Amino acid sequence: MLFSRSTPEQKRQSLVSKQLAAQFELADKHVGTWVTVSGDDVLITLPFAAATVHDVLTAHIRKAAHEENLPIQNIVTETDIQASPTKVAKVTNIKNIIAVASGKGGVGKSTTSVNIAYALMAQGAKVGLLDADIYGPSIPIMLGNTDSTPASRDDKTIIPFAAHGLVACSIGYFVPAENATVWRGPMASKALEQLLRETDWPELDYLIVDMPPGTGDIQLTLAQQMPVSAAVIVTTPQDLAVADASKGITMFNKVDVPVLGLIENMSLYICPKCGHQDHIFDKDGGVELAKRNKVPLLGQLPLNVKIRQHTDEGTPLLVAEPHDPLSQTYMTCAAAISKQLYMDGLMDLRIQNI
Ligand SMILES: Nc1ncnc2c1ncn2[C@@H]1O[C@H](COP(=O)(O)OP(=O)(O)OP(=O)(O)O)[C@@H](O)[C@H]1O
Repeated sequence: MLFSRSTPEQKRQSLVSKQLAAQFELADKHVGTWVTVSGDDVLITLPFAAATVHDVLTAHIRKAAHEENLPIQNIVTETDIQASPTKVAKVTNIKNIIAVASGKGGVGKSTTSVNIAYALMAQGAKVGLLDADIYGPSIPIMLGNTDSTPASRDDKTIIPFAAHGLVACSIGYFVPAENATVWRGPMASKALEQLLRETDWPELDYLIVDMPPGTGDIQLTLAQQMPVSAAVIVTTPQDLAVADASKGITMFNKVDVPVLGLIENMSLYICPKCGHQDHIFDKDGGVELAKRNKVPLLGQLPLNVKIRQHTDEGTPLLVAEPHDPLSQTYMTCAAAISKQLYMDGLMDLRIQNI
């Protein structure tokens, strides 16, 4: 019988893998490939955006290494997000398109798209934002970019505008709002297809697409024609919104776009003066919908004046007050989206290998 003894490098590999598995609630075998040990230095390459836990992770690894008397010098954590496969041809430079949709209008889809885009950036991803809401393109206002006009270097491609470090483009620059309301599916999707493919996007891990509200033919055509990796549904807890959000899930299922999960917006109002809590738009509607459809609840955001104020001023909450607890809620939500997209990819691989 052969006795093999682990080398110190193998021990470090195993120790770091264990900490990663515990941190991200995954099996050791899934995280092993993320770790590269060279002498007593460790490089961790995470396949999803989770910058907020890098320091915690490093501290856990150092503590475990100390307990096992296994010296580790440098611990470097990087983010390397992979492109998930799509049926439709990818857009140059864009690894993953995430559609943010809602059945009902006015539930906070654009506000959520904007804040999630910044939160994903803060979590270490390269992010862009496309305002595809032909009925009410509000992204330029929310990003404080109403005065900018689209420019081109070569008369063929559009230079996206940059807002607080985020690159973005909006259908609002090309479609007068009064015309959009009479557009049919093919017209809207043709304009958006053009905008998507003819914008000179830099290299992006995620392009967040703020979809038009509803589940009609425009939304269906968009979901089918864009190389969407996955969708996130925003709803308020109210019955009406939940019923429409449910239609949104059905729509994405119909066109084989995975639904990463639900975000419940305006879940709760907390009075800043007395702390009294009120469920203005009802309670737990999104939680129940997520359970019924067996999709994750990615986050719950309260109804809070700061969220409205900052987007109205063109400096979204994540930009204006990145350390506010509300911003942290968006950060947790963004990390859940990034991890869920990676997990969906793992599931796909497993299914293909059966
Ligand atoms: N969590 C929140 N707390 C306070 N105000 C919010 C919150 N989320 C969104 N709002 C506000 O609600 C209004 C509607 O939000 P938003 O425009 O994002 O909704 P929408 O679903 O994109 O609308 P539409 O259907 O017109 O596209 C805005 O004034 C926004 O500032």
